[in-house]
Amino acid sequence: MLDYSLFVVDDEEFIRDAVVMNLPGYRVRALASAEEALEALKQEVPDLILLDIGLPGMDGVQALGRIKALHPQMLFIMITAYEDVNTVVAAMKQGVYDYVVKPLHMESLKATIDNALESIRLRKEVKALQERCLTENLPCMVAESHQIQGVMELVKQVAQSPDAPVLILGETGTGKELIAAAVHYQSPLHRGPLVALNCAALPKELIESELFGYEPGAFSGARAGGKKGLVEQAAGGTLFLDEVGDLPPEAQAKLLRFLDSGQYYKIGATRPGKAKVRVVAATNQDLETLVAEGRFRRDLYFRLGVVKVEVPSLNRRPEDVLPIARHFLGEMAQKYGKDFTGFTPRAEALLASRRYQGNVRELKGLVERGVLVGTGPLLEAEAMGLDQAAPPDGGEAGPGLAPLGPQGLDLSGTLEEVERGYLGRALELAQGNETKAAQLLGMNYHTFRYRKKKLLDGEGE
Ligand SMILES: Nc1ncnc2c1ncn2[C@@H]1O[C@H](COP(=O)(O)OP(=O)(O)OP(=O)(O)O)[C@@H](O)[C@H]1O
Repeated sequence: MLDYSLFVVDDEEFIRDAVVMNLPGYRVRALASAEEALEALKQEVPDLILLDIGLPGMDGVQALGRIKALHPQMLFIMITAYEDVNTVVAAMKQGVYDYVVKPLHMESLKATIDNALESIRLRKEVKALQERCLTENLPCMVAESHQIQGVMELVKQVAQSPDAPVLILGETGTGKELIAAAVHYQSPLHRGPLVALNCAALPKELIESELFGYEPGAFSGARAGGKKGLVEQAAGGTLFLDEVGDLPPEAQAKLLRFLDSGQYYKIGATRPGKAKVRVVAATNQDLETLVAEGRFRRDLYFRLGVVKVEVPSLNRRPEDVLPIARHFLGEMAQKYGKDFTGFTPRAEALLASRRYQGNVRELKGLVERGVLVGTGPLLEAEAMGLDQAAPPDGGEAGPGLAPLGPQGLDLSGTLEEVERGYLGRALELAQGNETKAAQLLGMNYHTFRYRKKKLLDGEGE
């Protein structure tokens, strides 16, 4: 339970008393002047300050500047007499949260305070979560929806049996890597290493030596001292194999042997090595299709999938969208040193009603862009590009023929735009299954992934 403290700074005693009496749920400190408030701030920093503008001595606007200089994140609600409205405008420009006009109407003051405290609550929640992640070494997995809570519950249970492999299935960007980290950190092996390999990112010929290592002189070009493989590096911990569907056949056979016996052969070795490693694998491909097509060993599929964790797409758990967006807002604001307290209501409505082909990764990209481009304290839809980018509704596949006038045309940019539309549409039709999406477009899976990474995920060449 989060608790809040606030200062009310007003020279009129009955206003101070009214605020104290009407806000029983909060710790309220009543102060009669700006000077007293500055003194009190040396002992205690509240969440919110209600600050009268017409104070004797140092006035409210001067005090606002002084306090902001010391505590830039502080939220203020200014209290003003009606005729002070011009001064209020000046104060609003200094970034105060809101203002109320005397005589005070307690109901509307309470509503204003509640709104301000809501943004503080979110800030505190994110901070508490981030601190927990740091101290407990937990991956920051925001899990509001019952679907992800169910996934995390399963993860907690299976993490306890470090001999059981875990297979994580889900569309790209749903958080499979985070879940793999959660399996590791909640397991008895959490003090051991967590070693990851993206099987799609390495040329097939290199995967075996990367995973199992090689002996000195195993092949021409081998390092003189040989090489330790990832299996050996992960001993006593967890090996995470991302995009496991891309594992070439020889590596599949060796992995199966390792899972069955705990033994492996380095390339060029005559005697086996031994390592105790928990294997967690993930894929966004349909492994059953790969098995049916003879591209993935059935026995390995069964062995890896002793425990299957299915991560639903973000579109299937809309309750997660805003909590995850707020989590990223806190993270990005800290990363870029910017002061954001939340989203505008319109930005929240647009975020919540949008569909996410790229799942959480796409949402993260939107918020990051917003934080970079926008100015605080509330992040607007425009800064995230939500106005120009019409939400993908699954209908249009891209622009029609762009006009070619005497000024010419950026043909490659236009073609990329069309391709981007088709890639997105195919992914949507295939419900995020990249193997199926590639088939729909008559593309080879690897070409599809390469083009998707470049055009949809913006990951460059
Ligand atoms: N529930 C969540 N809470 C917070 N961050 C999340 C959550 N889910 C995903 N993310 C973040 O979204 C990004 C994409 O997640 P991740 O890399 O785990 O996806 P993935 O399913 O492994 O994707 P791919 O299949 O493309 O490898 C990461 O930055 C991750 O930290």
